[in-house]
Amino acid sequence: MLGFRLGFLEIGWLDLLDMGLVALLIYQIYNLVRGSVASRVFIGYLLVYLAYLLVKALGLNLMTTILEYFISVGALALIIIFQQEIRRFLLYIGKSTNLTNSRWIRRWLLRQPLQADHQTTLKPILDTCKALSTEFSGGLLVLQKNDDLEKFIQSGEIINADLSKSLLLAIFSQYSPLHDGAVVISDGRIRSARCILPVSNDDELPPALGFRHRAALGMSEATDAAVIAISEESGRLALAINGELSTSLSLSELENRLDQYLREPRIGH
Ligand SMILES: Nc1ncnc2c1ncn2[C@@H]1O[C@H](COP(=O)(O)OP(=O)(O)OP(=O)(O)O)[C@@H](O)[C@H]1O
Repeated sequence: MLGFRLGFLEIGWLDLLDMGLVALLIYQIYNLVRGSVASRVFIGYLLVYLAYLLVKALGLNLMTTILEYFISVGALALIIIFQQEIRRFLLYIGKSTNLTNSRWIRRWLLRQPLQADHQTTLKPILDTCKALSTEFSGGLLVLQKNDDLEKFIQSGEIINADLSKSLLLAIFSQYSPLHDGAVVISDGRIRSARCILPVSNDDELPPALGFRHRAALGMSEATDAAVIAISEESGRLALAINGELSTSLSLSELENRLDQYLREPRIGH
């Protein structure tokens, strides 16, 4: 199936499709590793591979054999070096294809109720953030969107109570035995407190941000939940969504972002 001829090369439409897909794959891998130390390893590996193709085309047999060995051993080394990125990639795929995340399937096949109106849910949350921020009390709140958070809920103390500002403030009070860790909120209810969240390994996070913020970011990398962190040190509000942490937000910025994010349907919903 001939598309067109480029010098001595015959390029078919399938070749074009193939090249397009490879370019897309490389671009996605680059996006995944961008900014991390792994990105330099990735570029290095790509350059070695290009050198291999070149020496092979030139017919330099000894060099080709050496680079061939290097590349095959390197593939194993890459799996070890890129374990974090591979994990993130697989989590991302799993996250986007998890059938139980579909609102339609949850509602009609699994007979689960749809989430409570998020506007009603947001009010006590934002009031709590305002109070914690003014009092310089630390806080970490996980707001479920679609992903199943049962594993994280079970890591803490189950509460399962109606959402209210006074209950949230009582949990995050420094005298409360439940103030450490995160509170998980879903479907208008406080599901559990003192929850342990996964911690992000992002090297680009400012050193001033400690484990509360790393946990917020880590949770947003692993799930589609929105995570609010209130700094005990500065009273500042931060929001982590889909692996992005926005810091020093005003209350209205926090409200707008949460409102927009929780309202927007996921692709395929
Ligand atoms: N993996 C985690 N899961 C849940 N909560 C965590 C986790 N790691 C830390 N925290 C919470 O963060 C608190 C420690 O915050 P730390 O001072 O290290 O963070 P920070 O980002 O500097 O925030 P702050 O500005 O409030 O000091 C812990 O007391 C705990 O409540």
